[in-house]
Amino acid sequence: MVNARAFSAPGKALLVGGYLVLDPRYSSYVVALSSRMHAIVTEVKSSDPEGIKITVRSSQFNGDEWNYEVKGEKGSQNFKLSEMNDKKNPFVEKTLLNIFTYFQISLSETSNIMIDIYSDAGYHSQANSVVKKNYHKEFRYHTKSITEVPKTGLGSSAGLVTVLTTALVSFFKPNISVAKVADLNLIHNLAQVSHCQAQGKVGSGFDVAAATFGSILYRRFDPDLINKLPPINSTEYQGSLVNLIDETDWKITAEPIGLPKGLRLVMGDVSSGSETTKLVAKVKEWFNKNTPRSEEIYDAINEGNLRFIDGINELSKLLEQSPDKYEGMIQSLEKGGDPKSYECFKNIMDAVDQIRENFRIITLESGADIEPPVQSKLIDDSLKLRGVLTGVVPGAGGYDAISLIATEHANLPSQTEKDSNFKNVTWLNLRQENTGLAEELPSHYYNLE
Ligand SMILES: Nc1ncnc2c1ncn2[C@@H]1O[C@H](COP(=O)(O)OP(=O)(O)OP(=O)(O)O)[C@@H](O)[C@H]1O
Ligand SMILES: C[C@@](O)(CCOP(=O)(O)O)CC(=O)O
Repeated sequence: MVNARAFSAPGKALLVGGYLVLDPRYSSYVVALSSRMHAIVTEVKSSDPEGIKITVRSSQFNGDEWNYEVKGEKGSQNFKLSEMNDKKNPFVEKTLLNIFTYFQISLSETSNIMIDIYSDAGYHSQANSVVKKNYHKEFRYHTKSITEVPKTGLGSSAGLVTVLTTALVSFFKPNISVAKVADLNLIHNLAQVSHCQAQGKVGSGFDVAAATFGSILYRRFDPDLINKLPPINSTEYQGSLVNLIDETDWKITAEPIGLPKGLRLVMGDVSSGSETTKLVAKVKEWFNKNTPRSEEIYDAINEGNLRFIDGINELSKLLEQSPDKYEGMIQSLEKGGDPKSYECFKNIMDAVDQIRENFRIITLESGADIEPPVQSKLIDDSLKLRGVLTGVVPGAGGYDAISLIATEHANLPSQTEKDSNFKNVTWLNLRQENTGLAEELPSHYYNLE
């Protein structure tokens, strides 16, 4: 029997908390999505006493494959990792480097490793792709390499690093379980470090946290935890990494959350794309130049964020305590009734108005197109559709996508197909799904045709 294990991790949408989440004082609401990244790790017996080979295959992307060789002394930290064909994937490379450093692997006693990566359709534009499937899974195969296929912004790199880290941890520490909090923390910490290093910056990490823990109320770690690590090729790195992963309290908050039954998240891809780093740089510059007023604007957004979170919790309570009343409200929303006539709905809508209003001020003043007028119009048009409660530009905003909260049965594609206001929108075929990392059956990925 082949020694293999498989795992999957979800994509994300940062519904409220964009920009503020970069500061550990603020909480954000992160939704995990049904589009998932998958990794199947297989042991390949080897007789080479000097080193081990690791192949990472992403066959959906024009047969992309990275072939690494790790060489070094037994149990040594002076190992050398190289890609044999000079092919680059910084996310894979940094993940491997950190795993090998953390586990102090005895290279002469380890088998070769084969890892197959699969990503669900939602992460990438589906143009020029064909479906291959088996009874359990289906994936889209593209004619281009991973770096050339347009992304939808669900956090493919965070999903990749998290699931690859999990697969490798399971290889070197076979008793790990995605049901154990300590194991999730280990995976989360390792994946955050690798992801930040591969990105060349320390973001808020909400994407790796959602890939690990699922839908969460998130508060970030102190960026200095990663900024203060010694250089990855220095002799002090191994000790500092182990200390950071095992001995340090990262003080993140990752409390499970979810939308109440009857409501769901809908993502509309606008696919013109925005560059998050440029937006973040402009907002930072604006913030620093405009204190204390910029702080007041952040506080007003934070108040809106907290009111939104409270509003969703109130709805969940209502569903529990008065299910008939809740069901009536959902029915009314679905039929196009005025949601503001219900206090619980009104609170959520007002909270989102407060957030959007303030982001429009930042957009105007900073030159960072967080909620530019075309996106405002698109959200406002969406609010007129039957079944839509509220809507935002998720994450860093810009021209990537819009996120709506709508009733379970609201059919947005049919309501908008002939409407020119929505001609640039593709409603993505995905849902909120609260589960973070999951273990899968390797056989479910075999024989895709
Ligand atoms: N299926 C995959 N197989 C191999 N590498 C992948 C895969 N998906 C993503 N990657 C790696 O992640 C990179 C894309 O990461 P990037 O951070 O630019 O996008 P993203 O995480 O999808 O976007 P966002 O953070 O805006 O949601 C790719 O260039 C590749 O290196
Ligand atoms: C602007 C920011 O808060 C969110 C970026 O989110 P997204 O990649 O646009 O989903 C940056 C971050 O959290 O790292």
